[in-house]
Amino acid sequence: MAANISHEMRTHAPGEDVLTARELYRFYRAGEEETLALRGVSLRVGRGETVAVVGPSGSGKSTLLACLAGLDEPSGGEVRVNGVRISHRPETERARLRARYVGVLLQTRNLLPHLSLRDNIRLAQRAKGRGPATSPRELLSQVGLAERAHALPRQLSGGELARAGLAVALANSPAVLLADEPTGELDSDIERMVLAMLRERAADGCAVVIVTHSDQAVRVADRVIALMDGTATDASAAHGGRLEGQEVRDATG
Ligand SMILES: Nc1ncnc2c1ncn2[C@@H]1O[C@H](COP(=O)(O)OP(=O)(O)OP(=O)(O)O)[C@@H](O)[C@H]1O
Repeated sequence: MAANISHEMRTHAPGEDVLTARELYRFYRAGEEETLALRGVSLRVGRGETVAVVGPSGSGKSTLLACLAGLDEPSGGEVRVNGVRISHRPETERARLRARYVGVLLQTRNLLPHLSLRDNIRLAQRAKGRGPATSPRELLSQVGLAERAHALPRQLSGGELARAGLAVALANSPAVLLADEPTGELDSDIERMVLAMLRERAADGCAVVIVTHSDQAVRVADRVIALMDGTATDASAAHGGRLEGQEVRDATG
């Protein structure tokens, strides 16, 4: 319901939180097996801020990202993007809010296989529906793929796919960018390029969340949140680099 959504919209001052998650729980049942993947995770990410989410396999990182993106519904708690509640809505409304406010980079999964790179970008821009958009040509050139506009995803190398996924994630000029292992299998030059682009977006005011195992990615973050068995703690103090001397905000909000 568009009326409800616009009614809830707010304008945010620089630095204000644009992504908030409050007391997120995610419970899975598969046959006899029950898993509590998120156990009361709260998180705030401000405009222009980059947060890295780290943690061992199975700690809940992808589940958290999916809930933040509105791709999955938390069993309890609430997610707001740009002041608008994205959780606990029908899937079509979540998809519409995501198209408007959120860029999601899930390795190759944000590319439709039967569309060229240019058309993947156009589709993301059409889904957003309004507002200024960077041209597909410009986006592809930013990620070094200007020559591959007409290629299908299956015709790309792993590094090219990662960059194409980033171009699509940025196509709607998102207020919030959520990236799951954006540099997972990239060589270090391309990893640096992808991280530099994420930082640029943050400098433009985007709130960026990166799920990562990469030390390089952790180093570009303003804050680090560690997940363990579905529980989040602020691990910024345990990491050096950019984090030193910066204000450490409570991961639990
Ligand atoms: N669809 C599902 N059904 C049942 N259990 C699930 C489902 N998805 C995730 N889980 C469980 O939830 C927990 C958290 O999984 P999640 O994928 O979020 O972890 P992760 O930290 O992203 O792991 P990895 O680093 O290996 O990707 C795990 O115990 C996992 O087995």
